[in-house]
Parts: sequence; C-alpha cells; structure tokens
Amino acid sequence: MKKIAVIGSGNVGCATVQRIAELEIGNIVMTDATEGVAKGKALDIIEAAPVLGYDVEILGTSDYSDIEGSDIVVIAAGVARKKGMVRDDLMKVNANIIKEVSEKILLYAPDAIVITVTNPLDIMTYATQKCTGFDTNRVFGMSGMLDSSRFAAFIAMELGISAKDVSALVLGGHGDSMVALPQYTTVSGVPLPELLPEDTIERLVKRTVNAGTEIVEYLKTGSSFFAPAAAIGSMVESIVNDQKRVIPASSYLQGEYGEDGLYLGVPVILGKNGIEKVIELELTESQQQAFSISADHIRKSILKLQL
Ligand SMILES: NC(=O)c1ccc[n+]([C@@H]2O[C@H](COP(=O)([O-])OP(=O)(O)OC[C@H]3O[C@@H](n4cnc5c(N)ncnc54)[C@H](O)[C@@H]3O)[C@@H](O)[C@H]2O)c1
Ligand SMILES: O=C(O)C[C@H](O)C(=O)O
Repeated sequence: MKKIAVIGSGNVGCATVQRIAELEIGNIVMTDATEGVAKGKALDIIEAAPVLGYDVEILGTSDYSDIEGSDIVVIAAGVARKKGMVRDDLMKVNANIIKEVSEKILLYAPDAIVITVTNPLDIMTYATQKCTGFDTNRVFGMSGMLDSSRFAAFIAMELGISAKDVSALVLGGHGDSMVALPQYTTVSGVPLPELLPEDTIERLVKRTVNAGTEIVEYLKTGSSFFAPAAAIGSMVESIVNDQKRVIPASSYLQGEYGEDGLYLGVPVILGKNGIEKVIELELTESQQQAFSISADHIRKSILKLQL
C-alpha cells in the first residue's frame, strides 16, 4: 500500500482524506497544526469505514515525523479566503505556511510527489518547488481539474444532460485569468461550439472563472471543498495506479505555451513519476494572449514572494 500524507485537516484536507479512503488507494496520514484536530477528524473518518466499506489505515497527528516515507503528499494547509477577498490576498500568510510545510516534507518525505492545493495556487506551487528543491515533475498543483469540472457541470446544467458525458478543458492560472477552451470541450465527442451559441458559451465561461468566488459569497467564511477533494482524489489515483490520465494541472513550464520558469495550468500526463509530459495544444490567438496575461500576472506575483 502506498503512503499518502495530507497536510492540513480543514475542509479540503478532510474531504480529501475521505475521498482517498473511499478510493482505497493508500494508507493515509493526516496532519494539522492545531493539536487534536487531525486526530479527532481521522477518528471520525475511521468510524465511517464500516458504513462506507473502505479498508485503509488513517492516522491523525500533529507530529510531522509521522509523514515519514510518504509516497505522495497533498498540501491543503493554509488560510482560505472569506467573502470580499481574492485568492492573492492570501499570498503572504500562506507562503509562510508553505515554507514551513515544505521544510518538513524535505526532512521526512524527500522522495514524495507533492500536490499543492493552497491558494493562490500557481504561486504556492512555485513556492513549494523552490522550498523543497524537488524535481519539477514531482511538484505540481491542483487547479485545472477543478476548473474544468466546474465548466463541465455548468454545460451539463445548461444542456440538461448527464455531466458524465461532458469533457471540458480549462487552462491558465487558477484565478481571474483562467483560460477556458470551448474547442477542446466536448459532449460525447461533439465539440461544444456545435451545441451552444457563442454568447451562451461565454456566459458559462464567465461563471466558471467566477465559480470559486460564487461559493465563497454563499459560505462567507470559507471556500469550496467537495469538488476540490474529488479532483485531488483523481490526481492521487492516477499517480498511485500509474493511470497516465490526461489532466490539467499547475505544472512547471519550460518553454511550453511560450512560457518559462513558472507554474501555470496546462494538460499533463499524470503517472507514477508525477508529471510525465506536458501536452501542448494549439490555442487561438486570443486564447494564447489570455494565457500570456495569466503568465504575466503569475510572474509579477512571484517577484513579491518572500521565502
Ligand atoms: N487549489 C484549489 O483549487 C483550492 C480549492 C479549495 C481550497 N483551496 C485552498 O486550500 C487551502 C485550505 O482550504 P480549507 O478550506 O481546507 O481551509 P480550512 O481553514 O478549512 O483548513 C486549513 C487547515 O490548515 C491548517 N494549517 C494551517 N497552517 C498549517 C501548518 N503549518 N501545518 C499544518 N496545518 C496547517 C489549519 O489549522 C486548518 O485546519 C486554502 O488556502 C484554500 O484557499 C484551494
Ligand atoms: O475560491 C477559492 O478561494 C477556493 C478555490 O480556489 C476555488 O476555486 O474554489
């Protein structure tokens, strides 16, 4: 059995542990900075096992040494935004948390593949890689799978069809500058532009870009966690079972899509070695322009990072 560590046992961390347990893809260690939180929540998830029928070990702890030898580490530690905030407002406070967590990962799980979830996502993923010094193929962020799933969900709702038959693709930064790709979005193989008029697609794209904020505005004191946990679970599963799924993820770019030295959402092949390949798609001129704007935003933010 693989050993999977989830750092941070708040909303995202707990939903992720539950999802990974249900998938039965590894034994799990969940940690939190607040004493007792991970222990209590782990116990709660363990007590659901007889009902849900999963058979994995789950340890809750505030002792980082318990992550020793983990094969995969999910970083869900950090502050979530509240109503009225943008993800970038979290940069300073969460960079400090990423630094601390990364140092522990380096110490106790130096061979792990690391999936960063903490916001602002693309910048925190960059910070994770800088602080661990790990090869870039084994440090990446969860974003595009969530954004694509949201786009797919909105398309299914609009067409009144099963979400299962929608395959959507959203790239770029996990924020206002994300780039939805309708031409690579299909319903059972039929391209989206053949199914919906341009202005409807535009409306669904706008809702997708704003989807995290839409939830924050309802919740007021926190952000989404069920769909993020579903996406993280699928990414972990693809690694553990070497599925080589093609999933959009925040990946280190080295010339792909005309960008270099930063993390941004692109389709990748995800297998036992982490990111095995970045897939380059042809973008329209305006999509390539939007992608570059996304990259410029990330570049400027990286300059403000203090690690
Ligand atoms: N990438 C995405 O798509 C995505 C989606 C949802 C949430 N997020 C981000 O994930 C992060 C967590 O969100 P949440 O809703 O679970 O927040 P939350 O407040 O419910 O939980 C965060 C947990 O992290 C813990 N923590 C803080 N510092 C820590 C440290 N140094 N070590 C271990 N644990 C620590 C806190 O005690 C808390 O329990 C936020 O930054 C949020 O913005 C990202
Ligand atoms: O919106 C947030 O702050 C959390 C997350 O990034 C999301 O998109 O739901």
